[in-house]
Amino acid sequence: MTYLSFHADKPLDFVAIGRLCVDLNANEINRPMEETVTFTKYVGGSPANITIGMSRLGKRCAFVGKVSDDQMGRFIVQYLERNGISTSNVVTDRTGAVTGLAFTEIKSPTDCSILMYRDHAADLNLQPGEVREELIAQAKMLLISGTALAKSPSREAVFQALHYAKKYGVVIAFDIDYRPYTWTSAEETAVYYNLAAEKCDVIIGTREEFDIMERFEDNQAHLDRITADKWFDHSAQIVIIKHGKEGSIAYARDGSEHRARSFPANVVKTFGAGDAYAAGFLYGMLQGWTIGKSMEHGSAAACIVISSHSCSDAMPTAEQVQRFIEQSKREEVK
Ligand SMILES: Nc1ncnc2c1ncn2[C@@H]1O[C@H](COP(=O)(O)OP(=O)(O)OP(=O)(O)O)[C@@H](O)[C@H]1O
Ligand SMILES: O=C(O)C[C@@H](O)[C@H](O)C(=O)CO
Repeated sequence: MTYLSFHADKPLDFVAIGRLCVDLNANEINRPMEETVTFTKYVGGSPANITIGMSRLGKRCAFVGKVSDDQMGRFIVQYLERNGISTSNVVTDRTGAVTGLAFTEIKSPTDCSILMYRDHAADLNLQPGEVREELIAQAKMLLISGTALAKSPSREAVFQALHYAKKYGVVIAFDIDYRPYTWTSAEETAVYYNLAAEKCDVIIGTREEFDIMERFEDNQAHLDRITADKWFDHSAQIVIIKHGKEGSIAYARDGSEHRARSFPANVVKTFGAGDAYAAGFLYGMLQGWTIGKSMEHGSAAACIVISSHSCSDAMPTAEQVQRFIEQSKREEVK
């Protein structure tokens, strides 16, 4: 069964729009930030991580975004280019905006948090006029990510990209990527998330993230089917609801349901699970795999990333994911 139809003749597999930032992950793990002295610097931001993941998996990728006019901005651009990602639509900010910094505190494998420095962040300054129509037109898939909807003008830039994607038959994926620190109110969040999600073919989020969109009060798995059906009334072909270690469930427009277990992980930090999952899953869709096989690939990629120190730099290749799945299956039968 084919759920998504990609234009085979397009030269780019994947383009993402949104946040480019820097993660500073604590080197001294299992202790609070107050006692952390050294950090390792990585490129960060959910759509950046997903694009890096997709490129590692072997897809031709480009990014649409904005970086600060300083060493941090140049670090991001150089890293993307070293990873084979086209930065022809990564614009340099000229207003003195800075790169968003995410300091990751790893108190224990299950107790991680992020301390954000995001005032006057360059990524939120992307203007709709800076989104290049010809770039979006060349892509098989566009990924949008929720944080870019939090403020103007980046919000309008995302809607501009959505408009171009619709115009050229580009499959649209939406990773809800809810980061509360960027938004001013729950109502505002729900309004813009809903407006964007209506236009998307694939919607991926955690139960909590869908609750924010739908303004549900509780976090109950029985709502998953109701959520999916709501989006099938719009453009969605596939809706995926992630439940952390409990795995994930995908609903498809034909009424089918697909479940994926998580793999047993040696967790260093939980951040990056969702990004690796999205890269792995969407890669499978681009390969023409079944939903189940794509979910398994995403879950394995997530397990590899949460067992590592970074979100972006730890993104695995397709061979690594395959080897990991085979090894896990061998261990399971032992
Ligand atoms: N503790 C864990 N052990 C093994 N796999 C996990 C664990 N947590 C998450 N995963 C895997 O990653 C996938 C996505 O994780 P999750 O549902 O936590 O998304 P998320 O909240 O978007 O992640 P993030 O922490 O990056 O924001 C899950 O479906 C699962 O396969
Ligand atoms: O911006 C954040 O909230 C953190 C990111 O920089 C981090 O790389 C991430 O998005 C992990 O999902």
